Amino acid sequence: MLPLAFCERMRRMLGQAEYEAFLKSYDENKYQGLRFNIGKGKQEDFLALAEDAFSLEKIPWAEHGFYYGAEAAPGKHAYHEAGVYYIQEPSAMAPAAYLQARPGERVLDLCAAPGGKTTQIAAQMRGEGLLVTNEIHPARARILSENVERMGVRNALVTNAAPADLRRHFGMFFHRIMVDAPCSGEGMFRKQEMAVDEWSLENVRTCAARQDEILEEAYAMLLPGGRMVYSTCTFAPDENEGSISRFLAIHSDMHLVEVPKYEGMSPGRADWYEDFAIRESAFAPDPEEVLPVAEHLERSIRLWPHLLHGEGHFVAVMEKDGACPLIDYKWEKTATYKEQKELQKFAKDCLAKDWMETLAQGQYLTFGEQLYLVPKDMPALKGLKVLRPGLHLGTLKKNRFEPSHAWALTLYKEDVRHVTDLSSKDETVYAYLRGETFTADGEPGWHLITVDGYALGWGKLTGTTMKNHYPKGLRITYK
Ligand SMILES: C[S@@+](CC[C@H](N)C(=O)[O-])C[C@H]1O[C@@H](n2cnc3c(N)ncnc32)[C@H](O)[C@@H]1O
Repeated sequence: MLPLAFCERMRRMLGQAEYEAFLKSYDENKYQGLRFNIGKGKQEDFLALAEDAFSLEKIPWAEHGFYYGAEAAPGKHAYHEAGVYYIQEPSAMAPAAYLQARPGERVLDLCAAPGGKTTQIAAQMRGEGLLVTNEIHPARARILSENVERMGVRNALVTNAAPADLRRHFGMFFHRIMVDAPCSGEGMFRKQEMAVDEWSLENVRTCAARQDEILEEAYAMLLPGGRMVYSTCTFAPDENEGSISRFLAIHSDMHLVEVPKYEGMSPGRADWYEDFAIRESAFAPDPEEVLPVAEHLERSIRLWPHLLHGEGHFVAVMEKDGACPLIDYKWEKTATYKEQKELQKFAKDCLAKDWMETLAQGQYLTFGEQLYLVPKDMPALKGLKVLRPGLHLGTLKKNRFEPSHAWALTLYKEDVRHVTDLSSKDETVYAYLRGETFTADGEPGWHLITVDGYALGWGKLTGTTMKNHYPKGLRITYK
């Protein structure tokens, strides 16, 4: 049951005829999406492999996004565990598509769990530069960290902090910032009943106030010339055109950027904020007071379930005037490859040439026994709650090194000396994912276990027994 006050506002926003089309969308099919992870290989190879398993159709606004058929279950396929794709609501792929992060940049995803946009941004960055991905709630931050690992992201610093703490730590530091704000979730009513139960006008107001605070912190961390994308999954004008208007009213050096809209996308509407703002809110206590309404709100984007194949979303792309300055910043003190004797031994036995070079040029951090390869220009970490400071390479044991699952998921089969490739059509792959040992041939030692060529994890061959090193916490129970 949709909340009455929500329905009434939507009817007035859309007008009776369009409101009926909007309501009808609640009885229609919900579109499901997955995004191919270009970090794992070529899209055309994946499409050829996936042909039988899922019927895929391109999502117009996401370069590697596809709708999949209702009968498909991509979450229960070995490719999912190999991070070959990320299951993501189609409209939710739009914001990061507009962020357009580039390799080598410093990018922040401020409200990042479970990691849909982070993993999309990571793919744009192709492992180069620094992606700081942050989530305020500890349990959600852990899920974010797991998804970063599953998708084989090498250059992410995963943090668990409040936006104000990050701002105090980094200051003005990032070329691009994604603010996928916590919101009243009206756009998810079709998919999540919980969002309906939690909805109230009061909550819309609370969300809007929180968004103002988060945007302020993001602003302080954005470099001149930098781009910020703000998004929500709600229809409430207070949280969309409203948040942008209140923000731009106090930041004259920020502006909305004109970006191409895809078929079915609609412009943001200044009049909706003027007409439907919750007037008694803290922002406009006096009903007669004029609200700050930003210029060019039509440059922002609304995605509607009755106008395109996806749920409700709002996206605004903004940039800061000026050019990015060179800044004097505190960097983390890291170690060199020369100091990593155990890792060198492992590399010699198990890796092909390219990775040897990457390692030789790398910078390293250790946390107890855990060894990390850190992104170039790693910022100082002291005072930050960090879940993952770059790529976890493995554990340093006495005189030996044990490679991590995270590392396995960044590797191609050409990167290692020993590979055991399993077919997705063969039951053995699911035995491996359940944590079972299996019989295999080959040279003794560490093997990268792959499914149709995509890395899944490690195994260690002794004789003809492949010892299973798939992490206990990730073992599947669905097959
Ligand atoms: C819309 S969700 C993010 C979804 C994510 N970007 C993705 O694509 O998978 C918003 C996130 O903001 C977090 N959040 C809640 N309150 C917050 C606050 N005050 N500051 C920053 N983030 C907050 C929530 O825990 C939630 O994970």
